[in-house]
Amino acid sequence: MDQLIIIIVVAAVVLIGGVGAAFLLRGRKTPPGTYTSTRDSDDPPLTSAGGSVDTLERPRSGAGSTGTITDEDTELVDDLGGKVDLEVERPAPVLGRLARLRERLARSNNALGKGLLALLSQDKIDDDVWDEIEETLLLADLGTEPTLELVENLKRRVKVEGSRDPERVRTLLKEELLALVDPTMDRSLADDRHDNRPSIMMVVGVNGVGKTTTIGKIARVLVAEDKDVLLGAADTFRAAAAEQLATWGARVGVPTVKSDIDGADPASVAFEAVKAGIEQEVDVVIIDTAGRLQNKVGLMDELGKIKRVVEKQAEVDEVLLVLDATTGQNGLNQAKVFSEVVNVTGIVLTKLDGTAKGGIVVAIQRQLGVPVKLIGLGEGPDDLAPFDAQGFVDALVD
Ligand SMILES: Nc1nc2c(ncn2[C@@H]2O[C@H](COP(=O)(O)OP(=O)(O)OP(=O)(O)O)[C@@H](O)[C@H]2O)c(=O)[nH]1
Repeated sequence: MDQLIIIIVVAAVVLIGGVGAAFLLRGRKTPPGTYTSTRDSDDPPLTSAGGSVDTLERPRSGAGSTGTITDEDTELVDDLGGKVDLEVERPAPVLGRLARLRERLARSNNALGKGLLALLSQDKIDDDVWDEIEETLLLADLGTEPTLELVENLKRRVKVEGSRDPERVRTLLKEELLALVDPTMDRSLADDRHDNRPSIMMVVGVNGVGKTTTIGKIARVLVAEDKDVLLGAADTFRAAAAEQLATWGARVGVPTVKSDIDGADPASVAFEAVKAGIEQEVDVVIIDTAGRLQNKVGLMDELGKIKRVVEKQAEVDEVLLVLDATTGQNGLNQAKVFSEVVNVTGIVLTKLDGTAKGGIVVAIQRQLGVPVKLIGLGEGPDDLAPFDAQGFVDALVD
């Protein structure tokens, strides 16, 4: 009899152990095959989040790993489970940001303005000098058409005025640059709550341009303006992205809706985030999306789907395309294709602190008719500034 009991107990332990192991493995499953195969070989590897990030995951509840999720499978993370000691920070005020960050913009882009001024202040501006001016502008990624326009206008005005006074030349140059950057564009963010629902923002772009970082920075800007914000981690491709986003949020007391299934359907996560935002009556929901190359048709379709699914509940008020300023003219291609798929309403130009190619602002706005609304000027949490045409030109030329 004793032997029988021992056999039954051993069998039960083996059975429970086996089911448990299978369950754990299932919970760690990477995305469905078709999803990964459409990615690029240089995409970041799909790793399960390590370190403190794991503290965000709640135990799996036995939901399927098909990639389609329900609200059961998403979680609202509004702190880091107490396992990471984070104090809620008070973000820097937005007012005067560009002034604070102007130094950085000037450091990398000032050469453009200084170069142009030096050329324009010469005693004799002959064709060679104009050619050099043209070249300088093209090197700053201003684009051919705006460059020719600026040079033509300057040529005319310098000739008419006949003045070589450096102050006057500086004024002329600033006026012409400002006209190109277009101070009349509406650069305000759609961050006001509607009567019965939050404002919805989606953030899109290719890999590694700074989407997640930018959302973290925007959340801080909104918190500094006393707005209630909720983040949606619809970048379900890069395993650490959701945790990265939740950490940004937690630092300023902003909750994040994320899935605990690796490679979950991003549209479902976005849907759940918007649903939670409506229920919790927040002011703004910001949805992060996975980086995707604009020439990957399947991934661009996926992006369109995310937007359509979200719009079953609420219209998307703002689609921000994040572009890395250091990639120059390639950003133009990206902007064109993303715009066709999700109707981009604003550009965030990141990494302007690391490039002298500020002219890309003009090129992008010209080609898309979409304003640059924000610029990233560093990796720090408050290194994001609203774009201001006058401030931008001043930083280039003064
Ligand atoms: N210098 C500088 N670095 C930046 C800026 N914005 C973002 N970064 C850095 O760019 C890198 C990529 O940022 P992420 O936010 O992870 O980029 P992502 O677009 O979300 O990446 P994927 O999800 O892989 O597509 C990080 O090291 C950021 O700190 C900026 O304005 N200036």
